[in-house]
Parts: sequence; C-alpha cells; structure tokens
Amino acid sequence: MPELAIRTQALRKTYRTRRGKRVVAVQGLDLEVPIGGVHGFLGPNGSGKTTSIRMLLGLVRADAGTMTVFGQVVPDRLPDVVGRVGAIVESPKFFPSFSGRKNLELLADAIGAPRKRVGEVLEETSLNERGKDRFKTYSLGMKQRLAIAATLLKQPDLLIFDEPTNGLDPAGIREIRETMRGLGEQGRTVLVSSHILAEVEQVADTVSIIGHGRLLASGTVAEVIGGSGKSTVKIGVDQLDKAASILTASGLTVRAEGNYLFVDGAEHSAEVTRRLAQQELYVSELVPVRADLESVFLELTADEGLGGDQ
Ligand SMILES: Nc1ncnc2c1ncn2[C@@H]1O[C@H](COP(=O)(O)OP(=O)(O)OP(=O)(O)O)[C@@H](O)[C@H]1O
Repeated sequence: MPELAIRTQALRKTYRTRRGKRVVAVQGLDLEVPIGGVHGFLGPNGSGKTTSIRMLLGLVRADAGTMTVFGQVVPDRLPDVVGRVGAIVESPKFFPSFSGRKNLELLADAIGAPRKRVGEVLEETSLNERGKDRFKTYSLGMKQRLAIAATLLKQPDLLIFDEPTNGLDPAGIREIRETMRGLGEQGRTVLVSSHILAEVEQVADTVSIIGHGRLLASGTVAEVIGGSGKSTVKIGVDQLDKAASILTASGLTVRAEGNYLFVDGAEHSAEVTRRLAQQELYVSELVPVRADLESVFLELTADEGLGGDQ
C-alpha cells in the first residue's frame, strides 16, 4: 500500500460537558489522506472535523483508535514528524504594529528557519507587495495568508488548515483557494476542513465527507460524485404534465422546473425517450445533469441535522 500522509482507524472521542452530558464528537473515523495534493475534509458544523484535527496534532487525546502521520504513529511519534507538519487551527498571534515581514522574521528566528525563507513565503502567499505594511492594516484574508506564510517557513510536507476561509469575503476566499492550489501543485499535502462545499470542490483533488464523526464517503471528487449513483436528465417535451405522469407511472422521480422536466433514477436516457415515445410524446431536448459535490454532500449528510450536536 502506498504510504499515506494521514491515516486514522476507528478513531473515537467523547467529550463530557460541564453538566456531565456526554457528546460523541468522533465515533469510529477511518480517514485516509494520500500524499500530495489538496484533500478536502468535509462535514456539517459539529460533525467532528476540528476534534479529529486536534487529535492528529496531539492537542486532544483520543479515547480509542489509531492515527498515523507519514506512517508514524501519533501522538507517540509526533516528535519525529512534527517538523514536516504545519497547521493553522486557531488564528495565530501576530504583533499588530509590526509589518507582516517583521512578524515573519521574528518567527523565522524563533524556529531557526533561514531569513531568506521570509521573502519566499511572502511570495508564495502573494503578500510580497504588502509585506512592509503593518499587520493591523491587513484585511482578514491577508491576515489569514500571513498565517499560512508562517506555517510555510519550515517547509512542511503536510499542511493542515481548519476552516481557513471562515469570515472571509469572496475575494479573500479566492486568494486562500489559490494559495492552497499552489501548495498542492508543488507536491505538498494540504488537508483543509470546511463545511462549505463550493469552496473545496474547486481545489480538492480528493475529499472525505464525514457526518456525526464517521466517514460517509471518500475518494477523488469525481469518484465521490459518481459513486452517489445519482443520475438526472433534463428534458424538454410538449405537454409537460402528461409527460410527468407517464414517467412517474414508470417509477421515475420527476419534477418540473420552467419548461423542463428533471427526471431522476433513469438508468439510460434512452429509457425516458422510449417511454414517452410509446405515448406519442417526443422529446425536443435531453441533457444529462451532472451531480455536483454539493448535492452529494447534502444527500449524504441529510440525516445529520446539526452534525454531532444533539
Ligand atoms: N471541548 C468540548 N467539550 C464538549 N463538547 C465539545 C468540545 N469540543 C467540541 N465539542 C462537541 O463535539 C462535536 C464535534 O465538534 P467539532 O468542533 O469537532 O466539529 P466540527 O466539524 O469541527 O464543527 P465546526 O465546523 O462547527 O467547527 C460537537 O457536537 C461539539 O459541540
């Protein structure tokens, strides 16, 4: 088996609230993150993403299960791999009155990274033009990119970002997305958690979808979409109502939208045309509708409600 960047097996974590209530945050999570590229770690709010990430980083103790990072069992062997991992789990603290560059220089000195890395990471996160400006004048998106720049100082092979675009405007989201894409293309592994699909669908090479702390689906974006078994065709036809009742009577799920019918569950588009033609209704247009990650996600997590909160 090829080495994985991250692997968890039967990972479990139950919290006890102050009132003594038990909250199962992660219940038997099997996660596999391949080496290289962007991996979207997706799930509704409260589904256990942050807890899983914190366990991987040794910040929260797991109740049961195993975890490896680059083949090393963590948290036991974390010291052996921690140098290869950069993570942003909470907003890091920067000095507001110092420039972005100065902040990075101080950090580089603190962790023993060469000063020349500062210019490189500013470039990688497209901050070089604003590097001399004070941190407090940065937009939220720039602050977040500076945090990414800080994790890049030590050239990690694996980057873990927990909801990196929270609170950002569309331009900020795009910038973070492009930064992640660039890192994935360099061959680094980026694990990015999100509950917003549209954000990750465009950058992720592979995804894992979780709900209630369990894995619901994983693979390449195409595999996860294809594996949903959802096939929909959009058809244009005269007498929409009549066509809809014919198709419904054949066991297909049909809904009308404008001048079109959307038909779910037909194995072959030809089946739709044939059934209508038998009743002398002729299809003027027929387009297969590609399922997107969003609809698959909603379908998979439909029973999840508020994720782990109940
Ligand atoms: N310290 C804690 N004490 C008690 N319960 C907690 C604690 N941290 C998390 N939880 C609960 O565990 C569950 C999983 O939370 P977690 O933050 O891991 O989910 P998440 O998928 O990261 O959600 P979000 O996207 O909202 O951050 C939730 O029900 C949450 O309320």
